[in-house]
Amino acid sequence: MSASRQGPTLTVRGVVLGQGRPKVIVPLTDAHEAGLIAAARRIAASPVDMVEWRVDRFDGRGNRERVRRVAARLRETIGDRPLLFTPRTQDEGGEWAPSPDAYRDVVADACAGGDIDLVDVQYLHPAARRCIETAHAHHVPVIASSHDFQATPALPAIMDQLEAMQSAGADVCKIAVMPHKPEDVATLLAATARAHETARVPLLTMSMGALGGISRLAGQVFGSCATFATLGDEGSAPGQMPLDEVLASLDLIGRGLA
Ligand SMILES: O=C1C[C@@](O)(C(=O)O)C[C@@H](O)[C@@H]1O
Repeated sequence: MSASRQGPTLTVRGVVLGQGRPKVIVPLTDAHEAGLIAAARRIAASPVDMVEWRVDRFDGRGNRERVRRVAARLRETIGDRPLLFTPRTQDEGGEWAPSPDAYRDVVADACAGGDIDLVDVQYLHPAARRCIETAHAHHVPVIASSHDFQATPALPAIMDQLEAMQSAGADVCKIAVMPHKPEDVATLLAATARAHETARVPLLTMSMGALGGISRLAGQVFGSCATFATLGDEGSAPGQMPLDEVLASLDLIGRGLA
């Protein structure tokens, strides 16, 4: 028996987001090309479902040629796994503070390059609308995202954000929030379950830090289509857990649900 409604799905390179167990995404966070390719090789030999390149951490992020070359090399290295391109800005937990035009350019270049399968666009960014339009013009689906590293908004505010992302043209809506008490984790999970009842696109939500760990494992119960895990490094956000343990937990929790 399914715990909740069968929600909307998005298929990327044969990976169906929103169906079955949450898909596991491993972020590539190295600053250097050689380190990125080495990590991509480890990923290629693992059961990871999807790969995220956190391009904000790349030392060549402002250089179009270098970004293009690394995207092409990553594409080749990870084989048929979907590649998510994420230029996270400083105000949402990243390591880059580009001008709105630079943000739009890096998204547009990546989408035009043909090596990425999904792009993360922070829906509150001043260039968000232009980025979403450009991505769609290149047939690249958009994960609209929002990150609160300080706190967990109230349940209606989280639901409003998810709705605003859908209205903005998101193909997946992603929210990451910081809990300070167990109730905050419950709030994120309840908002996810509530939004999932009527969502028009798959949702991807998480409560960060050690307290929020359970939210990274329970997507199939509450309606989150994917989760981020680590493979041999410290990951890209607080609370991410090792890939093999995440996969085992997802199987355990999902047993009998699918
Ligand atoms: O948006 C997210 C989610 C995340 O912040 C997390 O908490 O796992 C990790 C980021 O790399 C990713 O872009």
